[in-house]
Amino acid sequence: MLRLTSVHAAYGKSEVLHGIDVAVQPGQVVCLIGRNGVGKSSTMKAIVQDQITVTGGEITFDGASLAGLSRHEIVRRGVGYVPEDRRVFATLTVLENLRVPRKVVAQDRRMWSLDQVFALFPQLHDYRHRIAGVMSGGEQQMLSIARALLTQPKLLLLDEPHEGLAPKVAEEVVDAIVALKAEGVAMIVSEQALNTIRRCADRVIVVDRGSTVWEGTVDAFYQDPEIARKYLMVQ
Ligand SMILES: Nc1ncnc2c1ncn2[C@@H]1O[C@H](COP(=O)(O)OP(=O)(O)OP(=O)(O)O)[C@@H](O)[C@H]1O
Repeated sequence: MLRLTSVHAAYGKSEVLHGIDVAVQPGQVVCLIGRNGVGKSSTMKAIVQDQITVTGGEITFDGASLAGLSRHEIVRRGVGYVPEDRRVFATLTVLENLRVPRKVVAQDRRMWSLDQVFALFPQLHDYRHRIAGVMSGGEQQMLSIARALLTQPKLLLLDEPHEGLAPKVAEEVVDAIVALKAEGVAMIVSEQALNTIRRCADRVIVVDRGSTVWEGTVDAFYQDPEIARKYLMVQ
């Protein structure tokens, strides 16, 4: 459904992606891994055309190029994005945040209602009248994922979803990812934690210095511990 072929991308004149290849099939969870600063967030930003400019290669979604499309159009086509910094509207309540996404009417995907999103994140229902800015990092992360689901994505991009969260809360976020996978939501998850990869990934893509350097199944990834040793900070 999504394919990046030899993607190059730059912030201004500074090229940070020099050959990214990614393929995601419907219902698949792909973990994008690599050390800090190798280009995982930039890859997600390149897909949704956020801050970074794609300077080479090709990005296609459902067979059509995403080149030159607005962020809104990319979301409308079915790519949901949960950035690393979450970007909840701090002064709005949970409910108001969840009413922000524009209505999408589409027959080609699973549609999410507010009630279904609350069923996935019961805590958000309990806190629905709370101001988002005072919630914990984990709650804001769940709100950010919930809001992205209400854009009715076929594919969800989650950038370091448990960055900076306490281990117990991080585990709850991983539980939500596993639940979404069970619902058939395709995802790209930028990830450092091997435990998360084990729990939810179908395929693993390793990025190093702005390029895809390895791609394969989770089983193949675990059969070759040298990959994690070489490209992650794992002893
Ligand atoms: N807005 C920006 N402007 C200029 N350079 C940037 C910007 N954001 C990231 N970079 C640079 O792009 C490169 C890739 O960063 P990126 O954030 O994509 O890496 P990452 O793999 O997601 O790492 P991290 O886990 O630290 O977020 C780094 O050299 C970083 O300094």
